[in-house]
Amino acid sequence: MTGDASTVRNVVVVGGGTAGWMTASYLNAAFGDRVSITVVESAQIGTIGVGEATFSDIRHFFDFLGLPEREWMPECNATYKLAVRFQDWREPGHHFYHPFEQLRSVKGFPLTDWWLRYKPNERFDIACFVMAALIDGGRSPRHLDGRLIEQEFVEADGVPSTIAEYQGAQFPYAYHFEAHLLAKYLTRYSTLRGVRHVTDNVVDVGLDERGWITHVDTAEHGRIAGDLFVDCTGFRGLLINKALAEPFVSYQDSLPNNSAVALQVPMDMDKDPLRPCTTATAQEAGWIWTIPLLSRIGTGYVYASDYLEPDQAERTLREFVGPAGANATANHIKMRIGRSNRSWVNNCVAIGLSSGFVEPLESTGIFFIHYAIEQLVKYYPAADWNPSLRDGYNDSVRHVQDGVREFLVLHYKAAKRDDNAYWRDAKTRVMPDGLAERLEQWRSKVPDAGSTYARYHGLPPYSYNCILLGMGGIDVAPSPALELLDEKAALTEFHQIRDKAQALLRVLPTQNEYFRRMRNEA
Ligand SMILES: Cc1cc2nc3c(=O)[nH]c(=O)nc-3n(C[C@H](O)[C@H](O)[C@H](O)COP(=O)(O)OP(=O)(O)OC[C@H]3O[C@@H](n4cnc5c(N)ncnc54)[C@H](O)[C@@H]3O)c2cc1C
Ligand SMILES: N[C@H](Cc1c[nH]c2cc(Cl)ccc12)C(=O)O
Repeated sequence: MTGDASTVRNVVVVGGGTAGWMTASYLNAAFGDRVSITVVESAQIGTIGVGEATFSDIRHFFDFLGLPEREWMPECNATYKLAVRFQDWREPGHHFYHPFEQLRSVKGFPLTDWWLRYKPNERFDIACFVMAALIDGGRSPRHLDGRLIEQEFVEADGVPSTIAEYQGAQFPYAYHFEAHLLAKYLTRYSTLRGVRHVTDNVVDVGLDERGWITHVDTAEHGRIAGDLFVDCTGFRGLLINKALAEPFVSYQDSLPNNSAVALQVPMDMDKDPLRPCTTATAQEAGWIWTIPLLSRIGTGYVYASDYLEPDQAERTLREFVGPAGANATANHIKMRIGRSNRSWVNNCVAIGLSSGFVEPLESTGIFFIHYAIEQLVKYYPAADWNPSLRDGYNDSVRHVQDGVREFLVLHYKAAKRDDNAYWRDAKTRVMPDGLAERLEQWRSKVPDAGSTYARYHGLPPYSYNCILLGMGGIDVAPSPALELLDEKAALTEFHQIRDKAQALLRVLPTQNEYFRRMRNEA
């Protein structure tokens, strides 16, 4: 160890799920041996065991750790995710994509606005994005030689960045991976670099007279003292909510889904096509996720227990999956929806499910973790524990969670489906502050930076455009100005998108072909 005693040197991470190991590995990569890190994880209390789809921003995490795709992807059975496919949210048989592709604009108006005016294709996503056709065609975003799809994006080789710093073009894909394999991989990564790993149960949390954590007591390894304690204990919130009694702010008034049942379904990548997207299929009381991995399909029914019993949810999921899942064991999960009022209290920072969780729609859990870790480094305290750093951290983390909540509520409000009480109630349920007003604005002007949740929350305005136009339950009118503008450039843009998609379909391999090559080269 080097340096003086004016900074916080001794970090104890409690919990060894995705959050615990992402935190330990990132802090280690950031601070090296200037900060000593211990991870305490229980062998008895399992991890949540789901969490397989990501934001594209996650590449900054792997870059920061110096991990290229060819190293970590095969270890985690990872595949590419080019979009979320929303199936049956408007009506049975309908689908649309929310892709990783920047929305073009023409004469200062987003292409979605022009689509509303001219409807050059029945589906806005096919007309406005190259990706839609590529996903329908099962394509990889990379050529067999590893070159990235011909997008505006230029890969910056070996320059680690952070989510917040990155100002470049939209990266064209995210990943699906087995979360428990990633946690294992990061355990090896971290321990090889000096992170101490204690497998034990934390049975008590020691507080001083001010309510600051002095140590945790373990069942078999005694007392572990630290300066900063990171609570990665999942929905339990062992440090933040239990020991420090920080209140939990529920989002259930606007997001009723609070349960899930998951199955791991075997698949054979030599036979079954790997769809390069996460699919969210609307159901009677929620939706089912389908996530193709190299090893299996991850699937689960996310539902509201006020509307559906767990055994019925499991039956529906099994019917949906068919015979391939007959031998799979169901994992029933209760979800705590909302956030800890403050994620940083005294010398404890909650990261992961202990900090907050909306629901799995749009795969924001791992993004929350990644963002929180980057913020922790940015606001890392000195020995004086300046409260401004804590407050800055809490403010940015809270807004990411509240902003994402608003984005998810939009999905249910905007879904045309209203065939039962669950979907009808979604239209009348209380909305987070400000959303009702924004929805009104969006009826006459598609969402832009000035009319979406004002603080950084990870989602760009084009994502709101996709959900609003794709879900089909809210009428949106084109900007009146488009009547007065020459439409030629917009129509040319639509043609170019179609031509580019056709050209790419001719040369890009399928995901199966791409990963077979990666597997054979490993
Ligand atoms: C149904 C569902 C689907 C999801 N899908 C996605 C997705 O597709 N994409 C996405 O980004 N996110 C998803 N998430 C969220 C994602 O799973 C989590 O954000 C992620 O796994 C992080 O979990 P965690 O590490 O905070 O908690 P956990 O995985 O629950 O880990 C908690 C850890 O704390 C330890 N622990 C608890 N108590 C003690 C104790 N007393 N002593 C010692 N150790 C203790 C446990 O042993 C464990 O290691 C999903 C979540 C759910 C519920
Ligand atoms: N930070 C962004 C968020 C984002 C942009 N486009 C999409 C599409 C989907 Cl399906 C999820 C998130 C986002 C990023 O991850 O690139």
